[in-house]
Amino acid sequence: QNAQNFDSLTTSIAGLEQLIETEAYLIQNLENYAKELEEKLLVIRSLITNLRAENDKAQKNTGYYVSIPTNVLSLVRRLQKDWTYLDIFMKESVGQEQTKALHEYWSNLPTENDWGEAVNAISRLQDTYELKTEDLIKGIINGKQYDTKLSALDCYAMGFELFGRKEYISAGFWLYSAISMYEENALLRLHDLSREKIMELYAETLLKQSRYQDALTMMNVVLSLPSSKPNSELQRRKNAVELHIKTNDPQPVTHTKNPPTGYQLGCRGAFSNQLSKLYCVYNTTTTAFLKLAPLKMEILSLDPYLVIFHDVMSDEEIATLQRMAQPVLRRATVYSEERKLSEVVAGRTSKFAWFYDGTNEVTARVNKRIEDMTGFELEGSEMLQVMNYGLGGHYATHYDFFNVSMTADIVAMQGDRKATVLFYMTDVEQGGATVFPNIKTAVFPKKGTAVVWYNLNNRFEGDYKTLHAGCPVIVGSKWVTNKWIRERNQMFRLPCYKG
Ligand SMILES: O=C(O)CCC(=O)C(=O)O
Ligand SMILES: [Fe+2]
Repeated sequence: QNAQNFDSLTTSIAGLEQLIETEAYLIQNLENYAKELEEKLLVIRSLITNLRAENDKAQKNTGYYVSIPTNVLSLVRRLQKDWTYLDIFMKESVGQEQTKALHEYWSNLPTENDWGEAVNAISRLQDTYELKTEDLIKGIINGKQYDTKLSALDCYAMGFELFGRKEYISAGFWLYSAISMYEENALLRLHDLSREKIMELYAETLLKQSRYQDALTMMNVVLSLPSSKPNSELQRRKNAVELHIKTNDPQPVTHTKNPPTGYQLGCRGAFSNQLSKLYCVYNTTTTAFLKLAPLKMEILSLDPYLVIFHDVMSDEEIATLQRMAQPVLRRATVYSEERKLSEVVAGRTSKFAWFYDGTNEVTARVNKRIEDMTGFELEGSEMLQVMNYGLGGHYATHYDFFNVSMTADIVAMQGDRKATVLFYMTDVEQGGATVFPNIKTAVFPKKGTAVVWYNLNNRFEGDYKTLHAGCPVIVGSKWVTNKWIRERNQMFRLPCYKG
């Protein structure tokens, strides 16, 4: 399995605009196909008109018609020659050029895997923020109305996918909505998707939830619909369920919902009021430069040390970093100590690009600013990492430190990750907070702001209070830049602690 080369469309918002262009092209291509079909149809229609006019005339008085020599000549010509050409014309295929163009575009289209990730993302958003299916369908996203809605086909596709994943309760919600929204249209016909078919699948999700009586009701509805075709398979299934109910008297299973985790609460904004805002200060002391240009700093926590800096990345710097990253973004990975490599994981759905400190004037300037903010030496630290989150993009709870033996390859050279600096490059309309569940703290993205925290305690060990996550983005495109500062070169910058 080639997980490393696996790239994905939906794990960054940047780049998705391309799909809209692709779709526009495909629609134009289909329009060209329709035009060709129409042209052919017009020829056939006009032939029919002409042929029928002559034939009608003949039928009025057949005997007389065939007694006239020129009529006969024409009749023989028509039947002997015209229909041969019609045969050729009818067989001539229409739209080969367009099908070829479509196939050429196939490699740009989302894959089955992209679809799966999109479904993951929506499920993740629903779980994290308790978004009801019925609301999403109506365009109500986390309590806010948007100019968007889902179709019966969207709902069916969600339900079908979730059914395949054995997530029967969620699948049921989507399928139920698909049924109630069902209205025949060309697209459903293309998919050969009838209302009965959706109802049957819905009945199956009910069975999987041991809701036998409800399933039975649904099956009866399907069987009694006037449009229903005889369905012996469903009848057989129904009989089996009736027998099961009669012999086992099954009781409905109640599902208790898990209470929200601290992380989920943080993502939903439950921590924001209790932000332990210790104090706000103008930092003029970390480096000499700050005497001239103090930094606006907000201290959120002392243990672990966690602070916010306001206005530490300019719009122009942000635009430059985005411009640099956009063409080289690739699916973000996470380092695995076990396998000694960085790998794509489901818990981190974003794309990133790394830049050397000296890439250009902007990266140099940002690094200089990080030094002013933190007082740390950046020589020997990791490169700047520019990141864009995707559909429902998140970074599940994790620690930034490696906390492995000092001899491990990853820390042997430069030490563990002493501190993390995370710049927010965009405002995010909804979602996307950075949450520290163990200290009940959440930071919501604000363009130009940075959050800094220490991952290691004074004994240079990983501090488990720094557990954190990037919450799923609900609405918006979340861009961040981070810097992981390694500990080795800080020996002259940090005080020495005993013990
Ligand atoms: O994007 C976020 O809010 C968190 C990012 C993060 O934890 C990381 O990059 O290590
Ligand atoms: Fe992190």
